[in-house]
Amino acid sequence: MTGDPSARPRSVEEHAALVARMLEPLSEEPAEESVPLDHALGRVTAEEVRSQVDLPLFRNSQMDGYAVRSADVHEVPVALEVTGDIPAGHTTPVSLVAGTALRIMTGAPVPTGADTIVPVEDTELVLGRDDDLSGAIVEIRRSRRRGEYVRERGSDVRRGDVLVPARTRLAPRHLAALAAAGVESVTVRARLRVGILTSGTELIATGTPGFGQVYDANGIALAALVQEAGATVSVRASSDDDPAAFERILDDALRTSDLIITSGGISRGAYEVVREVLHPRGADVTTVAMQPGGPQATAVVGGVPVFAFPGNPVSTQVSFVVFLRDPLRAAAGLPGIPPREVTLREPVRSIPGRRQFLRGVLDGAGAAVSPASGPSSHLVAGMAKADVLIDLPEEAETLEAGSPVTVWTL
Ligand SMILES: Nc1nc2c(c(=O)[nH]1)N[C@H]1C(S)=C(S)[C@@H](COP(=O)(O)OP(=O)(O)OC[C@H]3O[C@@H](n4cnc5c(N)ncnc54)[C@H](O)[C@@H]3O)O[C@H]1N2
Ligand code: MOO
Repeated sequence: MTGDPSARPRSVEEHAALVARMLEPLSEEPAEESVPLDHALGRVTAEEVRSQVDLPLFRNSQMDGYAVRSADVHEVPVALEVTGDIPAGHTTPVSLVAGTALRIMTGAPVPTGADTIVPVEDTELVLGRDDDLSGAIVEIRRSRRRGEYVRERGSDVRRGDVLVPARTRLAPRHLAALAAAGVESVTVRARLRVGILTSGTELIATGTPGFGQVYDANGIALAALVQEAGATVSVRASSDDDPAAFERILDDALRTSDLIITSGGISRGAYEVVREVLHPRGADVTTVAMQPGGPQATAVVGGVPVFAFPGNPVSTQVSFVVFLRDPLRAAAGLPGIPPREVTLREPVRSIPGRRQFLRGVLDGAGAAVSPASGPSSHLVAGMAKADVLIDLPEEAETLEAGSPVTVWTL
């Protein structure tokens, strides 16, 4: 074992730099893959996508109404002969004869010769019926300028223009634009495959807990955090405190993962299964001067980086946010989420010599923060109330209301 837990605690910055260094090789030359749009939500574009078409694809009507020449409706009211009907989906180009009108529906191609649309509300059929336009006459009651309610071809995006930039996390709105342009698949960054292993004989996944048992909260938390950071979960497994059992799930995860995160079993008691298994495999077990998240270990096993987080649910989540979130986002092609400064609404006490990450709720404007719960690392429901982590410096003992503080967005 490198690293001596009784030595001077490592600073948060030192440990963060070590974690980032371990992940650097995974960010170099990121792999790419092509995925159909149906599977592209949340993926990050590897390259910019240029539109192969103009959008709108053709000049079309923005309203249900009548396609006319603006010059013919300059003086209103005016009666015009209705010479035909253009529903959406009409595929044959139509021309408008000067001095007449064509009924048109929203999205239908505007006939050549027409330069404006009069919405149906501003018209009345004075001869003929809606369901029989033969010989119909429409009275136009409101004049419209040239171009009104005409959606020009290419007015949204032109062929060859960028539809979605590189390094964009694809959201529903991007998928809509890609689909509208006829794009069927998109080249995205391959995701890092993260194995998630939780440990503890007390853990149960489902069912009624017996005395001394707890539900596994960290497996789902880490899986969700990993996916939010742009990676994918290769395997999620749990073991009791039997080293052979943990070794089995670890070896399994090593086969399918680019990196592994474990929770629990690394502090100083007996039955510290993660420590027991990783120790002979060269783990660096250390204490970081922070709360929650003090006990930490890292290892590289068979070339795969392993990050061992403490088991308390808040400690696990805080460790991820502080050490792994930004490096994983960088590997995914996503920007980091930098901490920012807000004002403390009420006084807080901190632990001198350790950087403390209190859970905080922001006020409506997001400019001020109050503690959301106590400082202990088992307060998983308190963590659920929080918007941010309040980052209290190592040297702080008390901070007065009104002090500037750094917060990390959750
Ligand atoms: N003598 C000492 N005891 C402890 C120290 C210390 O320095 N000296 N450090 C404390 C701190 S700080 C932390 S944090 C924990 C970390 O311990 P482990 O990483 O070994 O975690 P466990 O003992 O396995 O579990 C701690 C706690 O969390 C619960 N837990 C674990 N995994 C899960 C899970 N997946 N879902 C929900 N809850 C989980 C577990 O039941 C324990 O209550 O050690 C302190 N002790
Ligand atoms: O450092 Mo432990 O992570 O407080 O609770």
